[in-house]
Amino acid sequence: MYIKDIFKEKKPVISFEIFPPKKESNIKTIYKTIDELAQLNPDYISVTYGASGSIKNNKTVEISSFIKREYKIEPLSHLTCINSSKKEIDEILNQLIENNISNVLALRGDIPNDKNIKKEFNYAEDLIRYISKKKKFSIGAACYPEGHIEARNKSLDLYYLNKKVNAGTDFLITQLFFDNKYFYDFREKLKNRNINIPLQAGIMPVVNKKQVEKIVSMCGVNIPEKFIKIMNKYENNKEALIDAGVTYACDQIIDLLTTGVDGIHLYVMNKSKIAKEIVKRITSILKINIKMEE
Ligand SMILES: NC(=O)C1=CN([C@@H]2O[C@H](COP(=O)(O)OP(=O)(O)OC[C@H]3O[C@@H](n4cnc5c(N)ncnc54)[C@H](O)[C@@H]3O)[C@@H](O)[C@H]2O)C=CC1
Ligand SMILES: Nc1nc(=O)c2c([nH]1)NC[C@@H]1CN(c3ccc(C(=O)N[C@@H](CCC(=O)O)C(=O)O)cc3)CN21
Repeated sequence: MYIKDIFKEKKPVISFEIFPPKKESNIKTIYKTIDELAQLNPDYISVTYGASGSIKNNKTVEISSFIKREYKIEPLSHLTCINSSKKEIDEILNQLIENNISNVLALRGDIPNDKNIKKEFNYAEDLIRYISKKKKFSIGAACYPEGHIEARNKSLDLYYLNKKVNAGTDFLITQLFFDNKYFYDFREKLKNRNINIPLQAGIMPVVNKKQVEKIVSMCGVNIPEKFIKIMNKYENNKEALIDAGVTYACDQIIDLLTTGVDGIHLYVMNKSKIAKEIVKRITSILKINIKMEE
């Protein structure tokens, strides 16, 4: 099923993001993770592409195919283009078609450390236009409530987002954010530009201090003072940090649901226990939202 059609059927759409393990030996653990996530009945599960931009040993198609075959849950396969040739992209798209996978998150991808890029696709927009022509996929794209880390300013970023949407994007997933005010401002701006495709809010439950540093360097998003204080106070207490991270994410989600968000995409990054804890805490709230749409 196309994810764009899931958005027509229900609100909020709930999804999880996972990544293929870096080591071949860890492949079994991802199957266990998927089994645990499947019990939570997500509308789809997204699978990131390669380890830090590498297309070698890529397990995205294999894992996506497993999710569809074994659990009948829609996979959303990420695909990045900055480091790929048209030939390589065609190869992956063909593999996706052969495996009955019809949803792709089309990304430019992080610039690899060695800056050894192929220049056949420079931006996500190029990839989206290319995939769209094939008429086989529902296409998702990333967007940035706080502006993309490389963008000169927010309005230029929005201008490029508009182009990306016009190139054939069916739905948007936001970069993670820790302050809902950025999301609400952004949603208003999209409305003013007549961008009306579904907008799913990306939420990441942060449960350790190292992750915070990683996220700031990778995404450049703002971490509220309140959250930094919690991390500092409980940095040596694993359980307390999990409690705090889950509570913080739930608080954000409840607020988003209250304002009628199209969906919540949880960047759980293979931490199925955390996903379970979040769903457990807000089960009744998620149900109310589904019923209202019936
Ligand atoms: N779930 C995931 O895996 C996610 C990954 N990302 C990462 O975010 C990064 C960016 O990916 P995308 O959003 O797909 O890239 P993009 O190509 O849409 O945008 C990248 C940058 O280029 C600018 N830009 C876009 N189109 C342009 C054009 N035609 N001419 C000039 N500048 C243009 C944008 O303003 C932005 O600063 C990647 O590092 C990606 O891997 C972001 C969100 C989610
Ligand atoms: N610029 C950018 N690149 C991305 O790949 C990306 C985003 N933004 N935003 C949305 C998601 C979030 N992503 C994330 C977020 C956190 C970790 C992380 O904490 N990684 C840890 C632990 C990994 C593990 O458990 O093995 C690390 O140390 O790499 C990884 C990917 C990937 N996505």
